[in-house]
Amino acid sequence: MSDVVPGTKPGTSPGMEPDTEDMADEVSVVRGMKAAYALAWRACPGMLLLQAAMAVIGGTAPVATAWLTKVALDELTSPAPRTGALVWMAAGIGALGIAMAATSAVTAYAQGRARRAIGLHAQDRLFAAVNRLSGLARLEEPRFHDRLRLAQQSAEHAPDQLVQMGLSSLQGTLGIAGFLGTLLAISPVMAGAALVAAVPAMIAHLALSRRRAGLLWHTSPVMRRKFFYQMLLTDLQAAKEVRLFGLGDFLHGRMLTELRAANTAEDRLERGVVRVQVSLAALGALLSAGGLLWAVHAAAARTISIGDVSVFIASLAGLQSGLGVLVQGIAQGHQSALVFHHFLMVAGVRDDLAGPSHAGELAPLARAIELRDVWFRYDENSPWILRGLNLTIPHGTSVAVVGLNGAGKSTLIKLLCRFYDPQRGAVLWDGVDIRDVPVERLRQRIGAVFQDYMDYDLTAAENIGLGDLAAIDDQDRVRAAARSAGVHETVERLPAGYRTMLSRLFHPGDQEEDEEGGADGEEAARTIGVHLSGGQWQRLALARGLMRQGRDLMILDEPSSGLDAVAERSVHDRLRSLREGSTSVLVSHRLSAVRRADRIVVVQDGRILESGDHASLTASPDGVYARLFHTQAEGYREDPDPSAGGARPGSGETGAVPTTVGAG
Ligand SMILES: Nc1ncnc2c1ncn2[C@@H]1O[C@H](COP(=O)(O)OP(=O)(O)OP(=O)(O)O)[C@@H](O)[C@H]1O
Repeated sequence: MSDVVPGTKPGTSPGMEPDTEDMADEVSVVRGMKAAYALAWRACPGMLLLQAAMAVIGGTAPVATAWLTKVALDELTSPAPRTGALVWMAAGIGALGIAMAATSAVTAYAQGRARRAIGLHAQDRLFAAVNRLSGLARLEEPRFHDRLRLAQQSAEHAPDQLVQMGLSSLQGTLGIAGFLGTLLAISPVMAGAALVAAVPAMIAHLALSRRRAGLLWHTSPVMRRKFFYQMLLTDLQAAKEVRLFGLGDFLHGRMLTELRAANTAEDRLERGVVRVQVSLAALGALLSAGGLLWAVHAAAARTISIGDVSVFIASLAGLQSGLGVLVQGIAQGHQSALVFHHFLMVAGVRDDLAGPSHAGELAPLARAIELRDVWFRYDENSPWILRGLNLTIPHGTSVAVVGLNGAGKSTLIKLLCRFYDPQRGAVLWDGVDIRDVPVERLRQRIGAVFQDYMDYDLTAAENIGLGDLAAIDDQDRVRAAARSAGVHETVERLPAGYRTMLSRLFHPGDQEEDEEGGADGEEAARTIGVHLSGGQWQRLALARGLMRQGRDLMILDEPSSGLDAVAERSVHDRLRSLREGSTSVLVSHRLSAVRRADRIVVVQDGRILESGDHASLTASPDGVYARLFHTQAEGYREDPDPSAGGARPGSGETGAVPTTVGAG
């Protein structure tokens, strides 16, 4: 079969666009800066204005101090110094000192408030964007996770850093202007030399900031692997295997290897930074020494006064440090804008599913759901999973899907929920292509229990109620769903019944303490660490799916794989009665569970290989379904050879009802 599929519907590829934009160019740096400032302004305009006012004071006060000091020194060294004037000058210098000290405290306060407000605003935008992704493809892309991690980091820091860069540049520029004017009046040559010396510093710092931002991006996969090993070392779910197989040292070693790789790259960069900084410091020191020599020489020749020497030295130092701060601020801002570029990319991420051209409604299912000539693969480098699959699920019927491991059953389910779009062909809902209606309209009409269901670290009631958020507080419905899933008695027996927190991660009283100041502490203590068994969790997941009972389509992907034989039997009996008259798709390896479905389909090689009811499928002995069924049944028959050991009396293993298909 050819792997080339003509006629792919444009704009519906589940693949990602190539990741060509690893690093921002200078245009996007400017765009990033603008966007960061806009974000900061929206988050907290008042605190930004306060910081700007403090920056103006901070920028002008040192210049004023230097001038007042010069005037005071000249007055002091004059033939008849005026005491009254000197007192006022000293008071002025003192007042400027107090103002400078106050600005740093007020700036720190305003900065903290602004940082928190900006962080909140940025995280809000970031996760709103992630929530807008309606498919799964983007979340399966490793590079997207790298970008998301950097976006999170930069959401917290970059806008604030850019604001600080702007403010310190404002402050620095004011100081530079003041000192530069003074220097120009005393020695235009020295003023020019200080400015020229700032140019290589600027170039070097900008290059370093680009390298730093690049390093963050290029070491992202290394850091992701490091987090993965770290997570395995502390994750409760992984802990059993980690301990039993003695994986601790192995994972620990791998974690350190990744960390060392990241450190090596960072060390290399830092060596470059040291070289640049030492060179720039030497240049600055040479300039200062030259200036000092010139000033001393000029004062000895009586061409400038002692006050001039003082203001010259202060101005040269002030100009150099102002330029240094400005250059570093710009470089830091440049780096922040480069990293903020990841935030902008995530915040503006395109949905991985093409939206419909109009916001139409999806009418309740009246006739059938149809998968028509569906071709699907997870990305263009992977093999085709579905190869021209055709399947009709008539309204009001139950369809069971069986097949070997990896046949594509869960993939088919994911296409029904539109987590991906097929590359070719269509999924039709009463003849309407599901790509032509908003995806949330489709999902509102579907209830589902997935094979890889979630365990939520929430209360038992919430674990169930999440299936229908609008009814999460409707205890009657929550209990009804729990009864249908056969988990009601289990939940009732928990220390706080439906209010029991099913978590070892969170203290059950956490939320209540936050909200009510620690009420219910006794109950909290009783319910710490309540954890359910695998089968009990699965039944909760089933109850969550059943909160949507009565929706147009119920999807059950291996809903009973972890249940004991008695529970499985009763759950399937209940599910069967619930399915009666409604449309459902059941995926299961347990053929005893599927045999009563109105129609059973066998998926193989990406297509429907066989279709029919249990009787008709088992009637053709060479069929795949019949073979699966008989293989399963054989495992439960009594061994005719007594020497091989028959079924143990009372073990419940004597029935001929098959329970599970062996791994494919
Ligand atoms: N997210 C994914 N990205 C890439 N390949 C995937 C993804 N999910 C599944 N596959 C591949 O698609 C194929 C079909 O997987 P699927 O889960 O649909 O099989 P299945 O019939 O449900 O199997 P099982 O009986 O083991 O649950 C497998 O080869 C699997 O490796």
